[in-house]
Amino acid sequence: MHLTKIRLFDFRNFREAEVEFSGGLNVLYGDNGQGKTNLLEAIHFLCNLRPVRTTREQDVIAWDKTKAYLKGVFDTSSGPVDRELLLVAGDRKKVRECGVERHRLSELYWQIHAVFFSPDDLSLVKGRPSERRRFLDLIIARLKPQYGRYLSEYNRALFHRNRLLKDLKKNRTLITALDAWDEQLSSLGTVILKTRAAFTEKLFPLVRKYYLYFSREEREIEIKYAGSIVSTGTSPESIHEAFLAALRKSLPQDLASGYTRVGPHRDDLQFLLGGRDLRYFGSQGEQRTLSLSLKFAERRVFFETTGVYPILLLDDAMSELDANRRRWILEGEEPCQVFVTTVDLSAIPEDILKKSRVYRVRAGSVG
Ligand SMILES: Nc1ncnc2c1ncn2[C@@H]1O[C@H](COP(=O)(O)OP(=O)(O)OP(=O)(O)O)[C@@H](O)[C@H]1O
Repeated sequence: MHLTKIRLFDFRNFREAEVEFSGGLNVLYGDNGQGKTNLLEAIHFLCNLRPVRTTREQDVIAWDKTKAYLKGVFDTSSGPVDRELLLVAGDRKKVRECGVERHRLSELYWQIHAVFFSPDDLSLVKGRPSERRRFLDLIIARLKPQYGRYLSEYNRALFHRNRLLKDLKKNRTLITALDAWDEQLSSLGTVILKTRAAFTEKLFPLVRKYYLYFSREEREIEIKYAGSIVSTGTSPESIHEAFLAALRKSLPQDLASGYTRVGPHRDDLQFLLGGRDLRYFGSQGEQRTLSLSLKFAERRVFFETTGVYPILLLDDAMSELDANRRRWILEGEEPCQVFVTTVDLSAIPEDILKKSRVYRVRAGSVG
């Protein structure tokens, strides 16, 4: 699967542009602030149906406009697919595929996907646990849309339980309502924990493999799912029981803080190198290598599940990598379409540059 053509109207600093791409390596170069990342973001938005640098979709509409429009033509195993995206200020985004408006976006998830990597992904390692949970949840929900539905129901139950915890400070008789929310939270939470466990079983070995490759180290990285529910067994019943027990145990602290302190919404991923937590003790280089490995593992797991290689979007990543790693990534031992941005073409080996399509991005136009 690859993107053959894109059209943009009033998307970030692009007024109007149409660009054709190669199915291999595409290099976008230009000075700072010209629109290279915006173009990657447009590709990401078309593929994954969500923007990448913001959670507010409408941020991508050009500042002085009220609408933005994107159209991409993809070459897929079932033939060409064209996808359009319309964003109107104050309205829901509209997605059309092959001319038909689509309402159930989760049905579009499997065929077209992009993985975006930028230096900001360091926050996957150094940032808050919520960033790592979000990383996991977004991939799982994409591969298993029903997971996304369980997650929203879980968050709704969590919201109600937390509100009840606060209300209980004023009115103790409400305590009778707690059991029902505990039951809901632990049932939904069990599904989330089971699904995350099955997914991390596939993801973690891949992260370890890429880390070893990118770092060229002998030392393996150790990855743990740091969960707040400790169950003696892996059956749904034992997780459910452990969840209920953990909720009961943390009730005094939950009541004091007005917040549910156990459950998948509190869990984290832990990365250890030589037994030490990379988040606190890793060098900048080790942390960067890990964030890159997480993204490559995402790409691979997507391929292993769907049989389709996602498009790889590398923003400003060349400066992060030494010559060997640049070559490995750009030469594409794993066949897929790659977009890479750079301010400096000399960051890309000349023989690779010769085989790629090079685009100059200047003030929201592409040449
Ligand atoms: N909604 C928007 N409307 C108009 N312009 C925007 C919008 N959002 C961002 N911009 C502008 O787009 C310009 C290009 O940003 P972009 O991040 O794509 O640059 P870049 O070429 O990747 O630069 P760098 O090499 O510094 O990363 C910036 O000047 C930014 O202020």
